[in-house]
Amino acid sequence: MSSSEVIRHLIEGLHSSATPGDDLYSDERTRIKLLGAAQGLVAALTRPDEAVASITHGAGRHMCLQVANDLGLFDLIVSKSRSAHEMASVTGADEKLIVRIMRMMVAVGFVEQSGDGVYSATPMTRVMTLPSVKAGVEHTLEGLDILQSTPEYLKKNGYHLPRTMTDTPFQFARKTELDNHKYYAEVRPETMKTFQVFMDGLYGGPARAPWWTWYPIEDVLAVDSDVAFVDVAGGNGHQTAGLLRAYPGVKSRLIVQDLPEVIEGIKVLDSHIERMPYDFLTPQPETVKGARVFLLSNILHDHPDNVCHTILGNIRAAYDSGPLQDTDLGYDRAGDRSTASATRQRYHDVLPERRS
Ligand SMILES: C[S@@+](CC[C@H](N)C(=O)[O-])C[C@H]1O[C@@H](n2cnc3c(N)ncnc32)[C@H](O)[C@@H]1O
Repeated sequence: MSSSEVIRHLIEGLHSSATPGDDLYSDERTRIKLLGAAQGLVAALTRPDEAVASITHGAGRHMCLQVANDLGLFDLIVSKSRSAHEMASVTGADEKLIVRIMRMMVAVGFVEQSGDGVYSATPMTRVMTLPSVKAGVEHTLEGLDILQSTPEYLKKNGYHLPRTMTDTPFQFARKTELDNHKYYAEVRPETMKTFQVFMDGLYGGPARAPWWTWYPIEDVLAVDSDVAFVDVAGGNGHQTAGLLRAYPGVKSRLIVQDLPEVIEGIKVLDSHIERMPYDFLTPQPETVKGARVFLLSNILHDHPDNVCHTILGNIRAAYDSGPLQDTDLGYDRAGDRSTASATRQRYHDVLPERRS
């Protein structure tokens, strides 16, 4: 097929991805199908030089977002449309710098510009004012030196995948022996706080439906037990807080565990939820033994297999007859089967009696 025929075929595919009456944005299945078809069409229409440049210049977009955040430009525009001149006088930045940053923001659709040079808000501008979104932009930019060091790290170690948490591009870049979370907790507590705010909202999500809307947790909570639920490495406890909002009548104990520095940094959490400093590489404390559910949300993907075995092994030694819930299994519903099956395999390796 010629390029033109391929493009025509993709346009037809795009049309047939949506049937009349479909809710094209709110229905997740339809949205993902259309997005895939549209991305295929964009890829076919993109010249090779444009495709490479969009990757190599990507970090520049990220940098502009951070400067816009630091200057509070999204907050300024969300409250009122403004010119670059106005924003320069409010922020003290050079007007030309504001124009350049805003040029990028207009190009990516994060703001709109009218003919008279006035910038106004789009739905993305509003998203950019959310604390978790700002924190996500900042935290991911903070880690760019690790990506930059990765080719050098791999060259030096003969292109082998890391097998431990303490010999990775992170330690190579930051010249530390600590694993990344302990490094942030102990050496850069402010960055750890930003990371936790990021995890509270993950770019303003929901990236996926909250797990308690598709997992039959009410059956578990209905059983009389001392500890109902343990959120292992639960950060600021936003998952447990969401569960409690959905099931406010729960009487049994609900527990959030994380590194001591993270637990101490929790600012707001319902008093029914216990805060427990705990290192998941060590045995689970006696006080959580027999818990009905252990939640691992966004955890196992961070670690090599042997560490996942340790984390899961510590949970296995503590759980009684209750289920072990990893929200990453929810990826099945969003279509990422590879993550789900890799996670399942890890469970099966360490919890063979639960093979289904
Ligand atoms: C990707 S975040 C996930 C947080 C939360 N479960 C969520 O879904 O938002 C990983 C969490 O693991 C915690 N963590 C890392 N190493 C840990 C350890 N050795 N023991 C306990 N928690 C740890 C981090 O502090 C962080 O809160």
